[in-house]
Amino acid sequence: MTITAENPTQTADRRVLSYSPLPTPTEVLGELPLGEAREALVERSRSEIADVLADRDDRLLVVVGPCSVHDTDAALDYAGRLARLAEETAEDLLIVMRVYFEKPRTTVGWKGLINDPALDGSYDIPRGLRTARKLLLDVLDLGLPVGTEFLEPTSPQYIADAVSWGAIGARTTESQVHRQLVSGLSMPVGFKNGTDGEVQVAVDGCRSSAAGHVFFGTDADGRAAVVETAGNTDCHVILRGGTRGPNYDAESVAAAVASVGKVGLPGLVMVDASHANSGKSHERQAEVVAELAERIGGGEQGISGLMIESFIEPGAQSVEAEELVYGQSVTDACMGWDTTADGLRALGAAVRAGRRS
Ligand SMILES: O=C[C@H](O)[C@H](O)COP(=O)(O)O
Ligand SMILES: C=C(OP(=O)(O)O)C(=O)O
Repeated sequence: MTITAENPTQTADRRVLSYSPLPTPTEVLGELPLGEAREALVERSRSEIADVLADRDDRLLVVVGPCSVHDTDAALDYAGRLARLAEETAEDLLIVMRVYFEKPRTTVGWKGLINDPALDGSYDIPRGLRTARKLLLDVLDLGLPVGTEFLEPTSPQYIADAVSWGAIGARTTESQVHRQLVSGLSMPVGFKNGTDGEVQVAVDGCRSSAAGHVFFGTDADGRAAVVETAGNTDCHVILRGGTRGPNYDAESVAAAVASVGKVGLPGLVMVDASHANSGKSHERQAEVVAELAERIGGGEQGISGLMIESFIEPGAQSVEAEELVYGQSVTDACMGWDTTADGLRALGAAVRAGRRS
């Protein structure tokens, strides 16, 4: 290998095959601007979410939608249905659509719409970023706030202005890079417990992100930059179960509430009805939602929100299927629309009953 200005060392990049430039965040935001009406919705919903998470608003936050977006038409179709239900249940539920573009994999697999929008290993990330951003704007136009997982440290620059709630997943909740990222994010963020079920790492994530940090990042023009953040005090814990089993039972919720209380966070947690709390079964997930509704209706305190993986058709299919079923997940199994609508109405009724108990 010859030393040149492009390749100044022979010992680095021995396993890198190529670099290709991305558009800058400024370019992409300029092509697809948020605009005033959507900005108002994002601002208002972020503050409502923060109020629910801090118990200043007695509604239940529900982050509900597909495990991952692979088809924007189907995602928008789903969003239309959810927007109507969000309006119907608005007195009791604060509904945020789960619009997940980045999938953390246990080993390997399709990493989401931003990474590979054509689902075929062509990895057109610039197209993925634009497609993702366009969908966020379209969902906001239906009046629905959006929640997403932040996985790549650089991608939030392209989409975060349109996001009202963020998540850090079980596989990255202990990562300093992600905690630093959250410390600069403008919306409330939930930290999942670890894949082994350990809740303290999520509590530590909230504490770390509440502090200001100085770290490596990129600015809006895509330049490598030193980033200094103020800290994000709107963070909370999400119980998603783990290899030791589910953790949505009343005892686990009470233990998590005690852990967050010890570090001065509001004594509330979000429960993920999917993942290790349902063994990734969409049928089981519906039962978990029903159990939680019953407990909330009975007056159980401590649960500020629920996460539900839901799409139009129940179940899941392989991303490699020759012909994909419209509206069905290509990652984790999701509850179908009819079951979701019933579950959301039951949760709304439970919140009303819980207020009376
Ligand atoms: O929510 C999605 C999945 O549970 C997560 O991305 C891990 O998926 P995998 O175990 O299929 O890789
Ligand atoms: C990957 C996810 O969850 P977890 O991090 O809990 O596995 C998810 O919610 O898409």
